[in-house]
Amino acid sequence: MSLIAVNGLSKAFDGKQVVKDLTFQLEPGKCVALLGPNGAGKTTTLRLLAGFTRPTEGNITFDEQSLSTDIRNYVGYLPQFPVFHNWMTGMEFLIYVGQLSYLSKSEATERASQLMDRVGIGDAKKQRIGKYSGGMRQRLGIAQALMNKPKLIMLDEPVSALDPIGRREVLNLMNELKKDATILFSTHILNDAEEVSDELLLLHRGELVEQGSLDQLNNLHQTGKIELTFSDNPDSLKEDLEKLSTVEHVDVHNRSVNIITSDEDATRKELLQYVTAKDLPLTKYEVAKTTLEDLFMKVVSK
Ligand SMILES: Nc1ncnc2c1ncn2[C@@H]1O[C@H](COP(=O)(O)OP(=O)(O)OP(=O)(O)O)[C@@H](O)[C@H]1O
Repeated sequence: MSLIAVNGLSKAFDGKQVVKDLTFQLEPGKCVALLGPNGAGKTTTLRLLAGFTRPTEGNITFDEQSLSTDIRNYVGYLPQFPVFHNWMTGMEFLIYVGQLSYLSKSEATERASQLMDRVGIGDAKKQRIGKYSGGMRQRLGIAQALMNKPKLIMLDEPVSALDPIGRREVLNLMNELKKDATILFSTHILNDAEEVSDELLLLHRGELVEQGSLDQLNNLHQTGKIELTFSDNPDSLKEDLEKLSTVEHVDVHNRSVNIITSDEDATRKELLQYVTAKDLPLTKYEVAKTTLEDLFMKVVSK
């Protein structure tokens, strides 16, 4: 049985649809990445699931109950830009959040203390939040989302604003939290999605364009990929390569070129003819496997 079933979910602001007809399910115990470029509709989707905004169409059920019930016992939410009262200590803040979730003062105090230890900021219980680093604030935000022992934790871009150390800390924490609850987190960073998620929901312009495990998506979309390196990047290379009949997608980064092809053999022949005809300084030709980044770029550039 799924923990959440989303059916035909749409949201429009002033007549403009920003989330379009999403249908998906989240199974208990999974960590799912909601992946998409800026403006794809990730935050809006999470806000719909958290009950902060109402859908224009469609419905969401948690444990087979509709969203119209009080869902505070089901979800924990970390917004993309969490706001803290800097003058409060971490403990004070969590106790305050716990009481908002109907915990008694003593229950909230006990839970707050456990959670600060759990997310690795136990030493800062009595420190004012204004003194916390970015990584510590994000850990506190995650602790806040866990106060009501939710079945589902939703984290909106939990690591995007962090430096590499903070990012590593929070990704490690997410890997640990997978044992306790279902996690849905949004990101536009492919490595993060690959590193911690069991499944991916790929969102583009408000639509769910792909969904499945990393292996499923890789197998489903595995196509030929050719990597070329030139000693000098010729003019109009991208435009010329895109004209070759079997080439599906071309990315040029300085002197390296990635080509996605529907027919590796045919593309090789076309490419070598093109390189010879133009007398281009090709220094490397390699056949590679497509990655999640290739799939993402292909979908997003369509
Ligand atoms: N309250 C609102 N009123 C009007 N338009 C909105 C509102 N909230 C979001 N939008 C629009 O909906 C679209 C999707 O925004 P959303 O924040 O959900 O995307 P996102 O994928 O989270 O983007 P980002 O990665 O940049 O945070 C954007 O075009 C945004 O301007």
